[in-house]
Amino acid sequence: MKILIGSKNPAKIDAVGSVFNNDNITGIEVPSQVSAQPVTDEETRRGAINRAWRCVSESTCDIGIGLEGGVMTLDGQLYVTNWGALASYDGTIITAGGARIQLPHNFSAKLNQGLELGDIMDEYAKRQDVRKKEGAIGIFTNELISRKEMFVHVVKLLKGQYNFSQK
Ligand SMILES: O=c1[nH]c(=O)c2ncn([C@@H]3O[C@H](COP(=O)(O)OP(=O)(O)OP(=O)(O)O)[C@@H](O)[C@H]3O)c2[nH]1
Repeated sequence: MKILIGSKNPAKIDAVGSVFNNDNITGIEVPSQVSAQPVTDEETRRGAINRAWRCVSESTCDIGIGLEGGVMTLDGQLYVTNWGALASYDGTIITAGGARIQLPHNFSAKLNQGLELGDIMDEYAKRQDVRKKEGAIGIFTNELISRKEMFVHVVKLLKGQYNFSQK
């Protein structure tokens, strides 16, 4: 199958590649049509869906995959959240949510100032491009789980549901 991923972020491309390991995979930049920093589950999920549809509508691929990261708040606690969407040329759309882990309370003020989580993470971890490597989930799990591994789980949930829908 020809699969387009709506991102050039290596953490996302490598995650799709390790699940769809017999397929032709390409990453392209597409607009998520949501904020650069989604701040709810609804917005993050919508960004993933928009990316997946854009991949399918812009090319002759069989499947488009959108993976989106964001933040959300529950009972005053800030979390990093993740969503994935798989769109097929036949009109099928499949979604799945990924892990959420809590973020430090002082991140909310930085986000309110307009900073993106990726920039906050680089400053916090004193590293570069955390978003493309271990991710917030890697930093705050002491690198027990990387952003790629977290997205692998999301992509497996998408692939499994897609296979089920094709039976
Ligand atoms: O260091 C991080 N670790 C994470 O676990 C994480 N999850 C989300 N974000 C940030 O939230 C914004 C939208 O996320 P996002 O997925 O739309 O953009 P991205 O820049 O990571 O990829 P892409 O837009 O190139 O595909 C961006 O500022 C991301 O940096 C994270 N940053």
